Amino acid sequence: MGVEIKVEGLTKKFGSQMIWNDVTLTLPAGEISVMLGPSGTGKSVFLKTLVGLLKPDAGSIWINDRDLTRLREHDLYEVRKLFGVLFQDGALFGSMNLYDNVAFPLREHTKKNESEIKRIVTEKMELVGLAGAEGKLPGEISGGMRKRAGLARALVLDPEILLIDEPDSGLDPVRTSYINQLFIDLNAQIDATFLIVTHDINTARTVPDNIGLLYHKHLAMFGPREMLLSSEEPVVRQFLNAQTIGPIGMSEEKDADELAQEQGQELPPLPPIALQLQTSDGTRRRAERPAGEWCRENGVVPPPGSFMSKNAGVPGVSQHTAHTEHAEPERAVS
Ligand SMILES: Nc1ncnc2c1ncn2[C@@H]1O[C@H](COP(=O)(O)OP(=O)(O)OP(=O)(O)O)[C@@H](O)[C@H]1O
Repeated sequence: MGVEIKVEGLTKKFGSQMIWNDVTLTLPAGEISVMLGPSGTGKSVFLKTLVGLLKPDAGSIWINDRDLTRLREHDLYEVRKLFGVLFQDGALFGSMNLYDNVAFPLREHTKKNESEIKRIVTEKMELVGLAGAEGKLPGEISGGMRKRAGLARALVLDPEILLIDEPDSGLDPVRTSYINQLFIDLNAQIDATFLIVTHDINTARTVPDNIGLLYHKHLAMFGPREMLLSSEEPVVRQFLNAQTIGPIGMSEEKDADELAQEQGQELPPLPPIALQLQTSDGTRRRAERPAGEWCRENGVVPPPGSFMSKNAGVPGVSQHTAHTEHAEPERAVS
């Protein structure tokens, strides 16, 4: 079962360059969260700081009542065992076949014998749909397969927390849909706490339980998916709807002239909130909530047509591949 990660007042600089300041959020145990933000806002730095690869300049990261930022190297090494990390390129060793790549953490960090290792590697390779590809070298397989091999490797130590950096980079929309489905199915099976960094709006709108947005050196918002997808806050609205009108410019913030030019321009209405992606076999994730529940509980009227389809609702954004539906009502909540 996943663990909660509580981030308090986290600040990271490189020299005099502030990356983000005073980030406070809680990644709820066993839930899937997505972190968004324009390029260069420090999303990858945030993942690396969470796993202890980078040291923050201020703030705390609480996991199981221990502050990661205050741990000595030996204790940090122990806490790191809770994490599985999937880096952007899968970070596979090019000279090792997939079997040896996936077995690597088990050989490095455990005393398991080769028959135990074989059982675990085979199980994880099957889980990510790579059974039969054990003998292939990373250079012989597609980008999507490399990501899945990286994911199998991130899973072998049974992590409680899974950090995933841009799983969709370099993948076509269909493969992105498959990997998104895999995350939902995996979350149901292993119940870990997931944090996914992505630029893919379709992923952000349909996969997570929670969404965060880093912008202009701070956390603009973090909360349940329905909260951000119904938000009128200009930065959140612009980013989640992939619009040019709003405070975010080509190179981060727009200047006063650019914003003045936009005055009076009408924003398109918020698109409907799509149904969240569900498990392919119809089992329920522990973190899953009925569609529209957050809006109902918080007195928020979602955009018309919400919770009626699996389409992310943003123009030009592809529809998800089919998957089993639950018996949840698919009516609009108003
Ligand atoms: N080790 C480092 N030393 C110095 N600066 C760094 C280091 N790592 C990252 N940075 C800087 O931190 C900033 C944020 O980088 P990061 O890769 O986290 O952004 P990102 O939001 O993940 O971007 P993208 O969406 O383009 O992947 C960049 O300006 C980058 O150059």
